[in-house]
Amino acid sequence: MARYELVKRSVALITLTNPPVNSLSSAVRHGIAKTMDRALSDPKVTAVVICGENGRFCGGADIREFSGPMRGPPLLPLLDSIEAGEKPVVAAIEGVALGGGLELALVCHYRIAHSKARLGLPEVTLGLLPAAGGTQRLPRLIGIPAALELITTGRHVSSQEALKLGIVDQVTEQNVCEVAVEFALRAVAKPLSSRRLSALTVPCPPDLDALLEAVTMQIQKKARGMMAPLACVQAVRAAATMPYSQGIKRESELMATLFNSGQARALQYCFFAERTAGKWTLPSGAQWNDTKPREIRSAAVIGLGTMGRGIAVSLARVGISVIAVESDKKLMETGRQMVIGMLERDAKRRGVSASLNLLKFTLSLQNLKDVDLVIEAVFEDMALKKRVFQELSKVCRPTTLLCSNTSGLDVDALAGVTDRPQLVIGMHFFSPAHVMKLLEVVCGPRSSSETIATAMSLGKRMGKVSVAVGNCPGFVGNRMLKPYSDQATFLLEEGATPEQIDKVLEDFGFAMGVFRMSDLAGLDVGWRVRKESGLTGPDVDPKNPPRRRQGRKYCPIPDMVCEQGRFGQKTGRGWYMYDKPGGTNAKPDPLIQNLLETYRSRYGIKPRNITDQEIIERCLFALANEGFRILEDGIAARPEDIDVIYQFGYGFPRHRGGPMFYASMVGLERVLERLEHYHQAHPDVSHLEPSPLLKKLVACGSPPIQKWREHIKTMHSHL
Ligand SMILES: CC(C)(COP(=O)(O)OP(=O)(O)OC[C@H]1O[C@@H](n2cnc3c(N)ncnc32)[C@H](O)[C@@H]1OP(=O)(O)O)[C@@H](O)C(=O)NCCC(=O)NCCSC(=O)/C=C/CCCCCCCCCCCCC(=O)O
Repeated sequence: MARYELVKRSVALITLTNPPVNSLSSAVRHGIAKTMDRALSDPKVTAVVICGENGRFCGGADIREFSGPMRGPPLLPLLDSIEAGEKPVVAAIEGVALGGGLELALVCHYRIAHSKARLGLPEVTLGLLPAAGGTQRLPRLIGIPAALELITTGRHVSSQEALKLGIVDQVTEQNVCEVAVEFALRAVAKPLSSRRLSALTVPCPPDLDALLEAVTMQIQKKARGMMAPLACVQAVRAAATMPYSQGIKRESELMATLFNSGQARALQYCFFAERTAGKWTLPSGAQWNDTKPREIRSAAVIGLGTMGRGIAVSLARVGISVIAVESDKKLMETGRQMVIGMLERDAKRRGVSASLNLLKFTLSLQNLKDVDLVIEAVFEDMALKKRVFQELSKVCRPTTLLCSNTSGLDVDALAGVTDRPQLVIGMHFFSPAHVMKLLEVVCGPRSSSETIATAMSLGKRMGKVSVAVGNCPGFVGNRMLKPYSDQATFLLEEGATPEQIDKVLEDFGFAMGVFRMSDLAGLDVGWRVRKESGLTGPDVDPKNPPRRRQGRKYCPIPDMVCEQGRFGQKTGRGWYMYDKPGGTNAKPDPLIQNLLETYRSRYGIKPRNITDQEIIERCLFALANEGFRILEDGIAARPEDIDVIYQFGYGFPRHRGGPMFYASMVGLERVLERLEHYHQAHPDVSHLEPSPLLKKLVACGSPPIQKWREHIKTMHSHL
């Protein structure tokens, strides 16, 4: 796991060999220990170079090993011994030096990086801290403020930035190993004491306390409820205020607390879930690694509303030429200005030139004859979408893929009006589409494996986390949203307020509570859907009992809010009041309080005190319960897919893993017991009735989440 060669007669070249990222597994640590001993004890060897195989220095500790018993040589003493050695050691950094990989480089006496390399200490994103001396050595090398920023955010830096910061000694465009070997030969006669970072004193800013306080406050605001960034601050404080030997002890203590925390487990689960999500399979056996995607060079976007504009930007900025279509000249001109502005701002932020030459705007679908792929982003209306798809089917060449950015309509119904149902697929972007990382790729029963592969690969190319899902109303994300938001409105009836519910959800870690999120999205959207589905509005039979629809419990409060013209942030009023239309500062509105009181007294509901625990359990267990149904219906292939969708599309706190992981952490038995309890109290709310899969998993002894798939396999799959 570490190869040893003697080069230039006196340099030991140690190559880490653990593909794909040369992580520091126990075998690699063992290999480093053995080869370093050999290099240090061989009198022919005057210097050492450490590099990684396949163009990657090292991706850090092997994260998979964190869930089992620790074996092999511990990293920290191994690294300390490299630094203490009497022969110069040079790190030849190509590809990545991340986490333990950068900590390994920091104990080398010199660091040479390739110009395309990236470096960083991303442990915080895994709920940990750089506990192989990183929190103590980096501040000694680059100072407290810069180290604090890198360690608490986990940000990767380019080799150019690393050179400016002083992390690396040289950046090269040549073969980094060859440059490092030459460098090592020149370093042989030089003293090493000033190159041992642990022996240096930390350049401490005079306003240390104020700096640490400011960073702590920033973290509490941005990384609400997360332990690791705060522990990182404490570890860096130790570097600033203690000698190395004590600082390193503090680093280990803090790591021990984090290491066994639920947050670390959740964040490490998220790391792998994100990578698993791209690996789709179909009942036919076709899968991600045996189906070649088509190459997409040109695309069309139909509709230049908020979604269409974001999609056009996402395509153009990865080099795809885009024809954007609008139905009316004025709308097209507005769309053009917006898209160009967005692309220019995006390019400025990324320090590249805006690819405006890739954009064309048109009023006619006739101009789409030759594009490789079309993404329809018109109003969410099935009749309108069907007309567009019929037209596209006539206009586009027979091989063009036809995609719909629907957020919940039947993709197969759209496929059915075309001459190429196998080339039709849903691409559900999230708003704003050029910012949000999630893409639900909605596979209809007739979508071909090549179509799925192409949509998934296009999503990846646009920088999205793409998840393949089955075709049902609302797909995965929006289907699960209904029970979650229904519970929130039922809780309003029973005595809660929007601000109380939102606070509990935000304290749990959601970026926004359910009511603040609805205000942001616009309340009129859901109102229109409810009217179209006959749940509210003039079509409802007057003899229908007021709080029941279509045989189920129904809460009309959201309709009553809309009837007052309160459509959320955009109208300055919604569940909250805002300073002005479009304002973002949400304040509780006495008129909503009034509306709730009047409503309760009209229906004889005696408001009761609702605990935080009930809010969490009813909203989140109902959410996960629908997730279990989605798994048993085969609409999502794995719990990881659902969790990825909720993290990236709905602001579910990453340090809680996602709704399914959260349910597994609470304990499936407990979730089942609480759902049974609430369903007994609300027998007319079907979302609270525990799903068969949840019951089955509990009956099988609540296996860990990675094993659920074995119990789902036999069920019907749409994927
Ligand atoms: C940028 C990447 C490196 C590469 O990206 P890309 O090219 O896109 O490829 P990916 O698809 O992401 O990855 C390819 C496959 O490789 C797998 N992978 C990647 N990195 C790792 C890794 N570090 N470990 C394991 N596996 C990894 C990935 O899953 C893919 O495989 P698959 O498709 O899923 O099968 C990118 O991959 C990346 O960013 N990687 C992560 C980098 C990172 O975060 N590194 C930091 C790791 S943590 C670390 O280094 C910690 C160091 C300190 C260690 C100190 C140890 C002390 C522990 C003791 C504590 C004891 C307390 C005990 C107390 C008690 O119990 O008493």
